[in-house]
Amino acid sequence: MSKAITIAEAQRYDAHTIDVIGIPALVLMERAALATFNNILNDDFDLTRVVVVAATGNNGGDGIAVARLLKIRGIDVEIYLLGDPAKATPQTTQQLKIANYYNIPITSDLNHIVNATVIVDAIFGVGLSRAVTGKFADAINAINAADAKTVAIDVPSGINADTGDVLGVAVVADSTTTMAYNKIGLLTTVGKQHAGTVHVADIGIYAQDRLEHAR
Ligand SMILES: NC(=O)C1=CN([C@@H]2O[C@H](COP(=O)(O)OP(=O)(O)OC[C@H]3O[C@@H](n4cnc5c(N)ncnc54)[C@H](O)[C@@H]3O)[C@@H](O)[C@H]2O)[C@@H](O)CC1
Ligand SMILES: [K+]
Repeated sequence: MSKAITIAEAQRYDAHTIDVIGIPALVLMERAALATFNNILNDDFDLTRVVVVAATGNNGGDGIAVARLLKIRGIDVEIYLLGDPAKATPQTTQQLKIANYYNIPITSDLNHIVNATVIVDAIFGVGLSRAVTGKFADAINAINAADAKTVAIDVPSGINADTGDVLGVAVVADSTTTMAYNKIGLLTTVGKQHAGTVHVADIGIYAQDRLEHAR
């Protein structure tokens, strides 16, 4: 799967897989989380203290599911939640419910980010649509100032996945697990600088032409 795609293609392939083929969004989210979780374990990071920084879109949902997988593995993990949980997507709301079942601590203390050994960036993925400001920018600056290794989910938050441009401020990640196909913005110089090692995760989402072939 060497091809790289645009934001619009990613969103179109997601929607086709969910709405036409019928794989539920939560199943795709679980596969995205499993792929990220396995990459975190394989990347051999110091997992003494993991903080997942999540917003309330589906990128955040991926991260909250990663937090649960780490918790079940016995790893000290907590979630730094950005935004109003009441405004979360249905999938992310479900992931928060599951995370609560496993008693995963939720914090809003920026110092927890500073003291982490690994930070998972689950703030924005392909849904980033404007410059990052306010508490989102504060969190990204804290992530970049921390000594921790940083793992980005799908797209380093703040990077435009089409152009590689930094929209205000962006996470500088050591590795990125991006779903289905690489993103054209992560092939640019600035995109590469922010993504670190890019792992492309096969989560069951394919381009139309491949779908025709598979049928
Ligand atoms: N659609 C699906 O079924 C799947 C999506 N996946 C994940 O979902 C992500 C896309 O999720 P979403 O479309 O919910 O969007 P994101 O989670 O990328 O972004 C969250 C929300 O933030 C808001 N936002 C955008 N720019 C902002 C800014 N500068 N400041 C503050 N808020 C801002 C937007 O309302 C956006 O919906 C992908 O990147 C991937 O991580 C994966 O779970 C795979 C399956
Ligand atoms: K992200």
